[in-house]
Amino acid sequence: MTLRLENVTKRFGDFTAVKDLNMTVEEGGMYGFLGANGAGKTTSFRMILGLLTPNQGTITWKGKPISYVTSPEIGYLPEERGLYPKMKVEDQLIFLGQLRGMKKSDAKAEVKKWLERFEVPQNLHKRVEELSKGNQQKIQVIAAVLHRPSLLILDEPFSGLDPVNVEMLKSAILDMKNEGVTIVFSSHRMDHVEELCEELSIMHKGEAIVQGSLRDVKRSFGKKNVQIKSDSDLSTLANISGISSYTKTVEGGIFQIADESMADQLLNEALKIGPIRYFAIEEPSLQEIFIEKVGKEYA
Ligand SMILES: Nc1ncnc2c1ncn2[C@@H]1O[C@H](COP(=O)(O)OP(=O)(O)OP(=O)(O)O)[C@@H](O)[C@H]1O
Repeated sequence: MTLRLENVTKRFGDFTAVKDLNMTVEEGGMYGFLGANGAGKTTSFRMILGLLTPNQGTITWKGKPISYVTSPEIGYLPEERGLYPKMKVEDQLIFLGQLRGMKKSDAKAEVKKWLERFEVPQNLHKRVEELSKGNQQKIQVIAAVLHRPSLLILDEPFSGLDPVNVEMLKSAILDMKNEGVTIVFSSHRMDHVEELCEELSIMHKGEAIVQGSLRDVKRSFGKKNVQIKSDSDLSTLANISGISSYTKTVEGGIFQIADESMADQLLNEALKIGPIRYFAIEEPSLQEIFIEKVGKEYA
């Protein structure tokens, strides 16, 4: 009972936009797709939704091919937002809910509930063009989730939202996941994927160059960070062999070490310089992994 992609390839003419992609999303799972512009995220989503046909490979949901057009089980937030600017928010959302198989009365009740949840109930009778960009984005998210899909595909759901609204949407996404919805979303922002996803792919030029559970991805990266808080100048520690980077922080420094066994040495050397207030071995961030695997210019 999963979403499964097997050896999926999509070419546009001579150009390969997605190459030999394999992934499995367990039912009720949350899967993150990371990648720079043009990495192949939207193309992958369109294939999952049946809006594009792969040149090779198979895509199944619960063992069968799927199609957004015929299956109301699917919810989709497209990257190119497509609301009718002149139509009133309530009319538009009810209309879109009905297109996804809802009864008018149910759609009306859900619209009210979601506008309250997103703290924009005053927008019910406004035309979409009268709303701010962030509020239009919320309406577009509501259009994707209104009919309670069991598979939800969100292409860049956080784009255009300020930090308060990002948190509001994250909490709504987590609630849907906890209700059993299977969610796949893309983002340029590693911190969003890091916070929300159990499984992820980092796409680069059409290929999944890193894949797996967040924990395994971090563990298999090998390198760890050591954070030291101290009032002394720690910069000379950066010269110890095996330390691949040093970042000075307000309270001390963060050292990237090639393997955990180096931490003892680092601690001893740090204590020789002066007293330390804090010492911790930490997992690398997804941002660091992304930069090393894909390149700084894409982050
Ligand atoms: N219909 C098409 N015809 C030709 N090339 C296409 C088509 N759709 C996408 N591409 C190309 O495929 C590549 C992957 O595009 P895609 O939109 O999947 O990337 P993305 O990871 O979603 O990027 P972004 O974050 O910028 O949306 C890009 O180089 C794009 O130009």
